Amino acid sequence: MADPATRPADRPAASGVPKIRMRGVRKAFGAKQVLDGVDLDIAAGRSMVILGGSGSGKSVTIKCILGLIQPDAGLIEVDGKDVLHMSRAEREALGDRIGMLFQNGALFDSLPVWENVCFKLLAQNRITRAQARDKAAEVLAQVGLDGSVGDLSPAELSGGMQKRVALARAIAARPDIIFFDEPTTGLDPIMGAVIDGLIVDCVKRLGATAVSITHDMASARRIGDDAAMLYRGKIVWTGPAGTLGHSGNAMVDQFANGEREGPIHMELRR
Ligand SMILES: Nc1ncnc2c1ncn2[C@@H]1O[C@H](COP(=O)(O)OP(=O)(O)OP(=O)(O)O)[C@@H](O)[C@H]1O
Repeated sequence: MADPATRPADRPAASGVPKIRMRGVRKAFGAKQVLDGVDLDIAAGRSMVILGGSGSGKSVTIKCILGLIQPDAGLIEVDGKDVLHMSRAEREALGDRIGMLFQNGALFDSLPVWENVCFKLLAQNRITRAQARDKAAEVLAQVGLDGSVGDLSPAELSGGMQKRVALARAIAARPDIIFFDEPTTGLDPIMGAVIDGLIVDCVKRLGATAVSITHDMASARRIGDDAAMLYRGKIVWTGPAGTLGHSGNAMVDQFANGEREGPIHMELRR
């Protein structure tokens, strides 16, 4: 059961053109067909969690949307625009609207926290260094950290604090799409719940569309409005994240409940 304090029950319902639309997306590496016709709609202002076993292609899916991997075939649209055939300038403009929280935080140890938080804004000369210090303090406060943390090195922070800083960096440029790759990996369950709560708050405050990958089902239920399951290169189920474990889809429920027996196990045994 999701924590009512963090459950995004008041997120807008799906309507109109999807924020992200994938149709027939295929990607192979050598003989390995990782994505085999991915169809997925992610509605504007909603939070979508993508589930799937290790190596099922969740990261590849996200990298295709981000433009880091070029699919072999298929269509990917953001706000109805074909992102696979954009000019470089259009692609960069789209990148400016996207935030990303990487699996291991991916903070730069050589830079103090405040520079990490405002890295993108500084790199694009959208802000002066003096402004960046104030901006970092403002964004750090949104993730529950004191402004003085800005002067520390990431190496001086605990794992939970690093995740908060990584979240601050993901939201600093006020993106309208944010990707979260395993946001609670490596955290204790309470800190995981705290980070999930911050993610929900930050995404809601920005009115952003969120796309997350997680293996943590409690986290998936807390941060997701919707969930999709990737299996054998295709999206085999989409539905409310709150129904994970009792969705009525045998594969999804087996996965969400971590059961050894079920359709996924039987296929792996073949
Ligand atoms: N650049 C690449 N070159 C070759 N193979 C790749 C590349 N990127 C991903 N793959 C392969 O694609 C498959 C899917 O990888 P991906 O990282 O998307 O899995 P995942 O579902 O995110 O897994 P996990 O949950 O373990 O992180 C794997 O077999 C992986 O080895």
